[in-house]
Amino acid sequence: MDIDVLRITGLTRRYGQVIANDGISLRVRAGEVVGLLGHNGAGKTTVVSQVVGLLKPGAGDIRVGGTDAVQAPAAARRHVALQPQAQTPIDGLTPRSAIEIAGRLRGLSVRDARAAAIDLAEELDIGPWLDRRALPEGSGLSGGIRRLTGFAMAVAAPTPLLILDEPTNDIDASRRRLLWDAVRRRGDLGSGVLLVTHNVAEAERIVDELVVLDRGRLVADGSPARLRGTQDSDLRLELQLPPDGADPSESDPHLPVLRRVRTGRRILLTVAAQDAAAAVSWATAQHADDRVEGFSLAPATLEDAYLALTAQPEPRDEIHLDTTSTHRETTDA
Ligand SMILES: Nc1ncnc2c1ncn2[C@@H]1O[C@H](COP(=O)(O)OP(=O)(O)OP(=O)(O)O)[C@@H](O)[C@H]1O
Repeated sequence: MDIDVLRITGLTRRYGQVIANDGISLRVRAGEVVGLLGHNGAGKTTVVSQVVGLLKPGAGDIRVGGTDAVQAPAAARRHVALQPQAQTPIDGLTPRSAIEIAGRLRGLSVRDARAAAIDLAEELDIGPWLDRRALPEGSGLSGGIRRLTGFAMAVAAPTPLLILDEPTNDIDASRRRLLWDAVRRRGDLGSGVLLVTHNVAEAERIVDELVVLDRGRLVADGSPARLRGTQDSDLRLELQLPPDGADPSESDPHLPVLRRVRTGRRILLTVAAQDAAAAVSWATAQHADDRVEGFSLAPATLEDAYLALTAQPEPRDEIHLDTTSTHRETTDA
């Protein structure tokens, strides 16, 4: 399918002196899951708020299923379901009643809304809590069950565009896996999904496209494979430095590094598969000389590329980026 359910062009929004969105363009097609990534404050929620008509853009165009969402936000909203970043308020309700109400508000019959609540409880493994009441101040239901209920409310009835803002917050690892599968399934069933997340490693499994924002600007977009910017066989050599340790790979010409990212005492080096043995013996020597506290070698991931793309020397001066290639040009991510 190649139908745009969301098309954003040149979106710009300021808060006083802060440019929260600076000329952002992106599209979500029917059947596609698009991940929107970026550090805290990158501008993700500002994009979402404008798509659903909670904020007016300073400049730019937003079309939801062909409807101009800036001129006609109420009409555009009929095509969208949103799970907001904040917990959906369900105090006084059970997950079952909250999901049924959401389904009814989206036009389902009583019978279909009831069936949707049962199906979603099974899909997300929240059956044991389905009839437990959410009470004020977070009691009655855990944060994770509330978050899953919020997701179930958003998807109770299918919509052309589904927007999920950090849907996995508070959720334990096993249910997070169920949730990622449920998100992917919504795409496979024909919705376009815009997925805001910090969880690059887990999102990589289910997204078709990624858009990376950094300080209000779009810094990269494309498929996970394209953004990874490395070959499938490339490896990540991760070094753990001692406190105040210098990165020993920076000054060593014998280690062929394709990409280097530093986050605090952690150094992520991308190396080619044919250099695996050399990388391990180099790291073993560094360990023996106490220049590194530990190291590991594993397949390169999208997270390495994402950290490189969004490295922020100021004010997060603990992150340093060096993409110098010593023996092979890397694709620009
Ligand atoms: N209501 C507001 N008033 C002033 N500045 C704001 C407001 N909302 C957001 N900002 C600023 O706009 C920028 C983008 O914020 P936004 O919430 O869109 O980022 P985000 O990528 O969603 O961050 P997070 O991952 O932390 O939710 C930040 O610098 C933020 O401080």
